[in-house]
Amino acid sequence: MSAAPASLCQLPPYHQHPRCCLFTKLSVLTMPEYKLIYFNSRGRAELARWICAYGNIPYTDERIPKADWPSRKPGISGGKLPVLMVDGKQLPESLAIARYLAKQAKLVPDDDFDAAVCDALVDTLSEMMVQVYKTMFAAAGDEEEKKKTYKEELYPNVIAPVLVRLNERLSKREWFIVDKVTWADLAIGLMFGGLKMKQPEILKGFPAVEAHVNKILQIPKIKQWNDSQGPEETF
Ligand SMILES: N[C@@H](CCC(=O)N[C@@H](CS)C(=O)NCC(=O)O)C(=O)O
Repeated sequence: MSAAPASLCQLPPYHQHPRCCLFTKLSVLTMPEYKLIYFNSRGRAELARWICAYGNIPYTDERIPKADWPSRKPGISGGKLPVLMVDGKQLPESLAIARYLAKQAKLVPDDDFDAAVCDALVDTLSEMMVQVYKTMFAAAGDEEEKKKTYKEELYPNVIAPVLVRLNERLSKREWFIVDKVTWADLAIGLMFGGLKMKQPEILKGFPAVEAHVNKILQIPKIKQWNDSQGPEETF
């Protein structure tokens, strides 16, 4: 009597299938070689670093010492960092870099509209951070002036309006857009986690954002990355 044909249920799980393993090995071999070039600080490169940490994306994390920058600047596209080298080609602009890596890390939603909502949030957060840096650097040196600017301008006009919208949204859902983490969620954790280190009270009154930031910071690969980081160079 001939043996009954193997049913689909008897096949090994997909990820254990020999052809799937071969596919996984080939896709690692065909992955571009990445080098992220920035200064020795979190700044505009950190979202890309978090995405690589989360997605296990191998890359060289080149940090140019401040003293070497004048001699390196002419060789950098647009003369600004970060730049991502992809098989020797330069990709400038921090958000284009982060979005590109987020696609590799499967941190961009499949649906185009959902993906665009993620872009919109990251743009909003990035614009907010530009204003924060501009205002704080404009008031640099004078600590009293900085405190006044933060309290009277930055917090009420720039930061709080973003927090109000985000808190409303996050109080109704587990993740920012779909039913799993995206690069927009990582951006929330990174930007507000960073601001909270400087202004510990910043998330007071926004419990859903605070819980979200804590959740992102506790993602094992993100926590492991943050714990592994040494001191930054100050500018
Ligand atoms: N829009 C660009 C801005 C890049 C930028 O301003 N980079 C700064 C560091 S955060 C820089 O390279 N400064 C050095 C210089 O301009 O010489 C991006 O988001 O990547």
